[in-house]
Formats: sequence, structure tokens, C-alpha cells
Amino acid sequence: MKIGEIWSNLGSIMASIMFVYAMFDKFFPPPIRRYFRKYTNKLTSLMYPYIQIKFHELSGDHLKRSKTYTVIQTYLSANSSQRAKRLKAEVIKDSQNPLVLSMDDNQEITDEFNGIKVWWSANHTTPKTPSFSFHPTSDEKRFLTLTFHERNRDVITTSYIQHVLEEGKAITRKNRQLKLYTNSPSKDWMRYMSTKWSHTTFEHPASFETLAMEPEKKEEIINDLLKFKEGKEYYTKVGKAWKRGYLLFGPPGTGKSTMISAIANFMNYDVYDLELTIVKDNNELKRLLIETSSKSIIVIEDIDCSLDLTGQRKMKKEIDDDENDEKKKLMSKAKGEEKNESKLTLSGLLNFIDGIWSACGRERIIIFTTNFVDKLDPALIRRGRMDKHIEMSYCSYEAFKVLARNYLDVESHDELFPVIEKLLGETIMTPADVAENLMPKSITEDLETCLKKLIQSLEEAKKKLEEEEAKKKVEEEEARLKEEKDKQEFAQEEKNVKADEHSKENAKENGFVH
Ligand SMILES: Nc1ncnc2c1ncn2[C@@H]1O[C@H](COP(=O)(O)OP(=O)(O)OP(=O)(O)O)[C@@H](O)[C@H]1O
Ligand SMILES: [Mg+2]
Repeated sequence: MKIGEIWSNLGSIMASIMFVYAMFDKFFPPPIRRYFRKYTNKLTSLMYPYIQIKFHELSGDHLKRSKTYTVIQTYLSANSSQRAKRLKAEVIKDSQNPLVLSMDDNQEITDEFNGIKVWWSANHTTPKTPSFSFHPTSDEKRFLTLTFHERNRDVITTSYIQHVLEEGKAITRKNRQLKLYTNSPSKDWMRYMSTKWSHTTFEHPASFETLAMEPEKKEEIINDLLKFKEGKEYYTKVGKAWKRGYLLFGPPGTGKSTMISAIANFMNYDVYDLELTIVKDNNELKRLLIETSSKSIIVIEDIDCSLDLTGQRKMKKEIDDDENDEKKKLMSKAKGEEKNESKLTLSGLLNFIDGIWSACGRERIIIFTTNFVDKLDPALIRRGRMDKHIEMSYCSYEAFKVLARNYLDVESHDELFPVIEKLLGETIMTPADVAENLMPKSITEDLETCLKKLIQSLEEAKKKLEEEEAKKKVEEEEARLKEEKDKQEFAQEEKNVKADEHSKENAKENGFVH
């Protein structure tokens, strides 16, 4: 029987009880009333052994929409609202499925937890005194009511409600649209002022399935990410901030940026794309860091180009070693410029990554990308700051197969795949170039045309590589010959000098010199 029906049956009984109770309250003295009330309470709980918990939509002094209410509503929408006879449609901002259906007012649905049945209903109260206002206001107070048998009180108030909130939050996270933040001065004329995060929806379709790289390497990265995601207790146990740094390095077009998008989609994290060149100073960097949220990826692309982070250290050392005046002058000039233009320093960036402030958020990934890993200061990329170094390299045969599947829906080709495999072993080509060749450019281009186009490009690349290697060999041979010639000339010169000295000494001995 539905709870609603139970209530209606009980209605008339309760009305009679209330009438008797009112008469009783009027004519009997307080001690007798107290005695009687004890027994009526017992009787009521015997007849109606259910407990109700209300979750109000608006809460707090400022009557903000309660997060708990929203989370429960999300849980109910996903789990049992579909069973309600009357539904309410709502458009939710920043969600992948913006249209959310939930049960309408005065509807009731059931849910089950560990074999225990509970009832949820959506209700609202309307104010008794109508308010007169020119502005349309809604004084309705909405709330969700959870009803359960009193014998299940402990399970429901501890485990079940916890379960509902956790599930609701997980569904919200899964449904929400990822955001891509970037730091930029708010207006053009304000470019000398602090930068702020602004955001847009992150809709990059990259995933680990579409990312072209060796399967073992991909597997290793996925496992690393999964371990990180589930590492809450572990990081607490070892006393480390819950964050991880990745350094992606490799030539242009090998998929570093694509990898970042794949990680964001896989982890369901927002992305903060930090443009270091417009960050004024270390304080601004710190402020930007504080404003990032948990469960996010902070990206600094092309870290080698962002700042002369390597130079600052090197130059200091050089100045200690070398007393050269020219260099000193240059240094002081550079320092002066640095003072005026940017007070963002390497140590500021190091602090950003793993200083005390970097722990002001949880579950965060920091990614640096670079084309030239050797240019970076070792302090910047040491383990602990950049925990995992991932090399993105030229296209291998395994990577090609992923691209062929993505772009042409083909798994194998008896004739052309072996040719491509051989060529990829003999020359180098970035996945970006391979992908470009594989993409059909017109409706007349079929699978074979695209594969042949790739073979032709690979052959050209091979020829170019061979020419370059031959040229390099010639240059090396020329350099070797020149060095040999220089050596011979030098030896001859030395010989001549010695012979000259010898003849001078002989002449001296024989008394020919004055
Ligand atoms: N490993 C890859 N897997 C799938 N697609 C790739 C891969 N590498 C490159 N691509 C394709 O090539 C394009 C360029 O790749 P991407 O921007 O990720 O390269 P990058 O390494 O970040 O280059 P840069 O160093 O110039 O920033 C992408 O749009 C993508 O389509
Ligand atoms: Mg890139």
C-alpha cells in the first residue's frame, strides 16, 4: 500500500483523535493531561511507525538553494524519478544533459537500499498570508521528504543518506560540462593589471582511444592516472599533497596538446591553461593558483618559451665565475629590464608547483609541455615536481594503426600496411603529418587513395632524410679533412718555427750574430 493511501485512511482516525484531544485539553487539569499525553504519544507511534526527514530547497540566512537538496534531486532523477507518474522538466546550466526530469510536487517514489524500502516525496508549502508585491515573488517553500520505518533509523540516517549524497555528487560530476580556463587581462586597456581566469566550455573530443601511441605506453599512463585518482588515502598516508606533475616533451605535432585533452576527458577534470608570459609577478601567480579548483589540470604549454627560466640561473652562475666587464654590464641591463617587465622568477614558479601554497586544493594535475627538454632547468623538472616524464615521439607503426582506425575505420590492409610499416621504420614522420595524409580531402578519395598518399609522403620523407644524411656525411667529411689539413699545417708551422730557432741557435754558436 502506498504511503499516501495509508495517510488518507489514517486521516479520519486522526481527526477523531484530535477532536477528543481538544475536548480533553479543555476540561482536564495539567497532571492528568501530562499522564494522558505520554500514552497518546505511544499510541501514535504504534499506529504510525514511520519517521520523516525533510530536506528544504532554500537554506541559511540568505535563503540560498541548498546544495544537499540539489544533490538529492539529481540522485532521485537518475535513480527513481522515472517511475513517478508526473514529472517536472528543468534546464540545468553547465550540464551535458541540460534537460533534467524530476518528480513533480506531491508525487511519491520509492527507493531501496540493502533491502530496506524508503519513500521520497516532493512537497511544497504556500504561505498562509498572501503577500502583495509589484514584483512576482515565489513564497512557496519546497522540500523533499524521506520517509522510512523507524526500525531502520540507524541504517538510513547514517549509510543511506551518505549513499544518496555520494551518488548524487558523482552523477553531477559525470554530467557536468568540463571547463577550459585561461588567464587573461580583463580588458585591452587593462593589460598592465592583474590577469584573471576566464572560462569557456571544454569540448575537445580527444580520448585515449583516439590517441596514437604505443599501447604499452598508453596503458602505463592510464594506470598512473587511475592510481592517482584513487590515491586520496595513500597521499594522506605518505604525507604528500594530492597532486601529480607530468612533463610532456617531444617535437611539434607529436600529440602533447592532444594528450592533455585526453587526460582531461578521462579524469573529468577542468583545464586551467596558464599563460605565463602575461603573469606579472610571483604574487599574481600565487593568486591565480589559489583561484583554481580541485579536480583540475593546470597546464603550462611550451614552458621553454614562456620565460627565460633557464637563463636566470645560468646567468647568475656565469657572473660569479666570470669577471668579464662586458658580461657584467649586460647582466645589469637584463636585470633592469626584468625589474620593469616581469618579476616572475624561476623560484616563484617552483613554489607554484610544490611550495606550501600548491597544497591549497586537492586532486590536481600539473602538466608542462616542451619541444626542448634539455633547455629546462633541472630543478623545474625533477621528480616530485614533474613526477612523470612522457616522451611524445614520431609515429610508430602501432601509432599509425590507431590513426588509420580513427581516420579511415580500417584495422588492416594486406598489401599497403606492410609497406607503411617498413617505411615508418626507415624514416620519421609526426603523428600530425600521418593524420593529415590519412584524412580524405574529397568524397572521391577512398581508403586506398589515402593510404597511398601516406606512402608517397613517407617515401618523400625518406628521400629527404637520406639526402640530409648524405649532406651531413659530406659536411662531416669536409670538416674532418679540414681539421686534418689544419693539423698538418699547424705541425708544419711548428716544425718551421723549431727549424728557425735551431738555425738561429747554430748561428749564435758560430758567432754570426752580433
Ligand atoms: N599522438 C597523436 N594521436 C592522435 N592525433 C595526433 C597525435 N599527435 C598529433 N595528432 C594530431 O595532430 C594535431 C596536432 O597535434 P598536437 O597539437 O597535439 O601536437 P603538439 O605535440 O602539441 O604540437 P606542438 O609542440 O606544436 O604544440 C592534432 O590536432 C591531432 O589531430
Ligand atoms: Mg601543443
